[in-house]
Amino acid sequence: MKGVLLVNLGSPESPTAKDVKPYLDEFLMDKYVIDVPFLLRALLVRGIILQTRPKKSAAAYAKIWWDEGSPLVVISKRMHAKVKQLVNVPVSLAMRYGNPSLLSGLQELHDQGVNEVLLFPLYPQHAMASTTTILELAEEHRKKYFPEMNFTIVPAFYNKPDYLQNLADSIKGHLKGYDYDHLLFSYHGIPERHIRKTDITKSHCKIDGSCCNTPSPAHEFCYRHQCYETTKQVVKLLGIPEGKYSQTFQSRLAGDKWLTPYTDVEVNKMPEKGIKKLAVVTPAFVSDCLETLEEIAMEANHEFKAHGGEEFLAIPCLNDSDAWCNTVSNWITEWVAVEKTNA
Ligand SMILES: C=CC1=C(C)c2cc3[nH]c(cc4nc(cc5[nH]c(cc1n2)c(C)c5CCC(=O)O)C(CCC(=O)O)=C4C)c(C)c3C=C
Ligand SMILES: [Fe+2]
Ligand SMILES: [Fe+2]
Repeated sequence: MKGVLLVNLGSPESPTAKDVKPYLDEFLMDKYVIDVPFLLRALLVRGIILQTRPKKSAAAYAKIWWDEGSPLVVISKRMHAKVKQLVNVPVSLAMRYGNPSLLSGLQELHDQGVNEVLLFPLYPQHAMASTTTILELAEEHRKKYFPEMNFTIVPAFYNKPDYLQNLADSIKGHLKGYDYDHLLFSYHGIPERHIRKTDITKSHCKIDGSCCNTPSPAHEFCYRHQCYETTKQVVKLLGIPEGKYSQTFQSRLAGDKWLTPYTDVEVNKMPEKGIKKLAVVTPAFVSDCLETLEEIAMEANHEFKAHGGEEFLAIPCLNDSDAWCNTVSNWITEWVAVEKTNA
C-alpha cells in the first residue's frame, strides 16, 4: 500500500532558551549541516555556539511565535490537513528536527499498512543541509525499523512549471497595488564548501559568474544553480525587466565563506542606489518561518528603513494556499497513478 511523508525542517518546542538549546543541538550537530569531523563539530557547537545562541535565537523566535505554536510547524500542519483531503492515500507529516519526528511519521504510515512511501522533502532547491539529511535519516530508520518499506523520493522542484506558476501568481497577487522599485529574491545561504561537496562531476562548480549558467549534470544537486533557475523562471513568468530584480542569500553563520551576495549587505546598500520601495520574496522556503518572519519581515525591513528606504514588503511563502496544496496533491496523485500503471 502507498503513502506519503511530507517533511519540513522543524522548530523548537517553545521560544525559550531551554527548548531552543536541544533543538539547535540536534540541528547543528547534524553532519550534513555543520560538515566537519565529529569532535570539531562538538567543540564548535557545544563548546561555542550553544553557549550563547539559544538565548539570542529564543528572543527571535518569541517575536514571531503564534498562539498555536511555531509558524513553520503550524503552517505545515495546515498544509498537511488540506493535502490529506485531496488525495486518496495516507499522508503523514514529519519534521527533520524536533516534532513530529521523522520516525513517528514513518511509524504512522507503517501502522496504516503503508510499505511504498513517497518521501517528500518540502524544499524547492536541493541542499545537503536540507534534503540529503532527510533522506539519510529516513533510510537509517527504514533499515532499522521498517525493512519492508520502499522509498520513492520527490526531487527538488525548483524548476517544476506548476510550482513556478504558483510562486509567480503569489508574487503577482502580493505586488498588486504596490508600485515597487525592486524585487529581491532572498534564499537561505549555505557555505560554499557545500556546493563543491554536492558537485557530482567534482569539477564543474567554481562558484563564479558562469558555472551555474553552463549546462552540467552537477546542476541536479547544485543549490546555487537551482536558486538562480527559480529566480530566472519566475522573473520570466512575471515579465520583470533586468535591473528591477536581484538575488541574494541570507542567514549565514560566522566562520565559513557562504554564498554571496549577502541579503543584509545588499538590502542596506539599496536606498543609496535609489531603491526606496522594496519587495522581498523568499523562495527557499515553502512555509513562513523564523528566517522569513523575523530576519526578513522584521530585521531586513528595519535595516532597509534605517538606511533610507521608505517602504518594505515581505511577500509570504506559499504556505497552505489552495494553489500550492493543489499542486502538491496533483504530484502525489500522479505518483500514485504511475505506481499503479507499473504494478
Ligand atoms: C550551518 C548552519 C546552517 C545551514 C547550512 C543551514 C541550511 C539551511 N537551512 C534551511 C532552512 C531553515 N533554517 C532555519 C533556521 C536555522 N538555520 C540555521 C543554520 C543553518 N541552516 C540555524 C542555526 C537556524 C535556527 C535559528 C537561528 O538560530 O538562527 C529555518 C527556520 C526554522 C524555524 O523554526 O522557523 C529554516 C526553515 C535550509 C532550506 C537550508 C539549506 C538550503
Ligand atoms: Fe537554516
Ligand atoms: Fe554552479
